[in-house]
Amino acid sequence: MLGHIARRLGHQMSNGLKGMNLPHVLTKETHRHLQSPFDTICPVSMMSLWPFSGKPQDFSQPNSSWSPEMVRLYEHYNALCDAENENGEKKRGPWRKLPSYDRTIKYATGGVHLSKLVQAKARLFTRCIEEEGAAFEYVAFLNKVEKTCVCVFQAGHLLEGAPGHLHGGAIATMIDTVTGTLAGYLSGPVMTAYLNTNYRSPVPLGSVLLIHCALDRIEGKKIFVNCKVTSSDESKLHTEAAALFVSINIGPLFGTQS
Ligand SMILES: CCCCCCCCCC(=O)SCCNC(=O)CCNC(=O)[C@H](O)C(C)(C)COP(=O)(O)OP(=O)(O)OC[C@H]1O[C@@H](n2cnc3c(N)ncnc32)[C@H](O)[C@@H]1OP(=O)(O)O
Repeated sequence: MLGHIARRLGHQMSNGLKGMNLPHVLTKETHRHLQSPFDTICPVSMMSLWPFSGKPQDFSQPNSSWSPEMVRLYEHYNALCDAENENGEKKRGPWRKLPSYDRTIKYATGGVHLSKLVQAKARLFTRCIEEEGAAFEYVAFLNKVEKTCVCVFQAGHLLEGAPGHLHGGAIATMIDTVTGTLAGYLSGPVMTAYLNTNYRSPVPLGSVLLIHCALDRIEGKKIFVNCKVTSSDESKLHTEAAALFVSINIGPLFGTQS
């Protein structure tokens, strides 16, 4: 049954989601929940498909490991998600909090390369360490009007590189994740073609950082995104990056098309 759903999703995704009858594979609740960040640019909602009957855990909710600064910034951006109209009524603002799951598409097979065991155990890299606060604690917000994304990131103690400081690979991972999320939101399924990273100043372990990403331009299949990583008060620049994402046919991720 699951294989059937995977094959069907893979086939339909590779042909685009237009006309796809999702209710067969998504419960109403899950569908509503997952659609929310993307509902104005519909085809991109394929990035959030979760063909499960249960509601997945959103790992970008506050937990007890979050520092007061992390919580403050979360609340700041969360407040921007609501706006008031001229009558003082609440309406949606330009910002959306993006949910974050430990697997984007549960039944992606990785084509012929992924064994059933790996397939079952696969997890999103940034959500694979279960201890709260030990590694990547983050929450991302998307501004659909400005085509920007900001992520509040708290770097845990398992991410050490130089003694007492955050590993450059962990920084690049977060930049890839946030720029990729923005590119995916704007263009549907993408893969990173390049990620040019310039480390300007070291990040003390445990810091809370802001990762600001913005769309540069889209040229056909190519989505160019720039990124700055700063201290939480934005006074210090830690890292700059430029990334290219290329739109992909998602079929091979399901093993349905080469
Ligand atoms: C919700 C959770 C969200 C989490 C987000 C996480 C994001 C993480 C994303 C990743 O980390 S993906 C993993 C790392 N990336 C890879 O493994 C990608 C490996 N490379 C590939 O699969 C292909 O090379 C790639 C898809 C990037 C491009 O192959 P294609 O065959 O689709 O592209 P093609 O060769 O047709 O080129 C399309 C355009 O892109 C250009 N291009 C491709 N690769 C390039 C490159 N590396 N540098 C510069 N330009 C490049 C290419 O020149 C061309 O430009 P033009 O259209 O102007 O002719």
